[in-house]
Amino acid sequence: MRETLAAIRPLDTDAMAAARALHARLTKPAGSLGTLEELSVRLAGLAGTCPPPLPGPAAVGVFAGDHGVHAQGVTPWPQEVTAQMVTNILAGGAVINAFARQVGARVTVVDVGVAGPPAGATPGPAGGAAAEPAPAGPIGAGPPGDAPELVQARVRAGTRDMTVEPALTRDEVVAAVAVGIDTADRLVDAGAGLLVTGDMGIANTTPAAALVAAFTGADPLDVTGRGTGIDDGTYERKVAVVRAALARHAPDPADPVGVLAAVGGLEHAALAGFVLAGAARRVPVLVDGVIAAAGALAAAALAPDARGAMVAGHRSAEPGATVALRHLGLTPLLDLGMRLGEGSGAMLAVPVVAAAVRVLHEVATFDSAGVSSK
Ligand SMILES: Cc1cc2ncn([C@H]3O[C@H](COP(=O)(O)O)[C@@H](O)[C@H]3O)c2cc1C
Ligand SMILES: O=C(O)c1cccnc1
Repeated sequence: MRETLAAIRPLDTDAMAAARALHARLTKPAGSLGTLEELSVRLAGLAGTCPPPLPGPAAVGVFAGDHGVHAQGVTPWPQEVTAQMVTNILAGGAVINAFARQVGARVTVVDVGVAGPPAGATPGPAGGAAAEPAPAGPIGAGPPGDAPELVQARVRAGTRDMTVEPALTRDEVVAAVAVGIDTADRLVDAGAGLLVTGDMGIANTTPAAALVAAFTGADPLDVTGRGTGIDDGTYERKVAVVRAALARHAPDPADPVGVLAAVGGLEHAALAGFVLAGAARRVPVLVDGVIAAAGALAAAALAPDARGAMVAGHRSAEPGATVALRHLGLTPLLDLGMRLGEGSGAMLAVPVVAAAVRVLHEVATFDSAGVSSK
């Protein structure tokens, strides 16, 4: 983690200025590509060159973990759905698989903290290809569209209940962050040019809300959402649980590892590492919904310059996502009313990111095309 943090540098302002100047010469009215223009400028700054390279294939890291706070009744779903969905993703049957196939992205599932028997060991409910997890080890360099891979990197079989005690020890947080770093590094080494943040963990919108509140100072009521869909009674209980955990631990936002230990989850910590490694490797990272945004807040607290690598894929319907993205200064690319997680909203933004870069490569200038400028 120390090495990764030390490698994170600010965006290259010369490359950004060059991208702005190039945009002004392209055959389109200035500003007509809206958010895509600033996005392409930031990607030039991240790459340190204009135009930045067209992003290579995308790869999603789906970090899976369970949560002790599940015992507080914050979600209607049984905890074993986490492991069952890991199996489903490995079999290619989850929404993230469909979306990854749509954009030609690789899917890697990382068991960083699932409860129960090793993830992927049980037969899956999904139709289609049988779940044949790749053995742990280097992530393969095959073409995108290969079968999803499983990385066994369980730090602990679920967190402790944050309303009773800290969810994690500091060592467990650091180990989970390292899992995220390692995953991103291996995906980039295997050719990924765009990283996508994914999660699977029943009850994980509760620690996500607590993390967003802790890092932004927002009131729990303003950052707690209905997750998978909960009734009014469960929602009230969920807000009270977030409030109680924050009151018990009084996490200090200046101590991001301490915040993650008090009220975080193993997948949130791993996602922070995933984002940090993307920033260190200067590869853009598409941030998904509230779980990924909570991890991104932790990453930004550890290394403010990591924000340069973050691209908000979409605006999740979870209110905490909007609060987190505002705090990070990120504008979501899509707003489709989605509230799933898995990396699904971010995955849909992959072609948008690629298109933003393609403009800088392929659109003619007023001079070259003989188009009169005003
Ligand atoms: C079948 C199923 C598939 C999912 N895929 C993502 N999530 C999402 O919902 C969960 C968080 O919501 P909550 O905090 O309300 O439990 C996480 O697993 C998240 O990835 C799913 C949830 C379910 C039930
Ligand atoms: O914002 C998300 O990623 C999200 C929302 C609801 C449930 N699971 C994830």
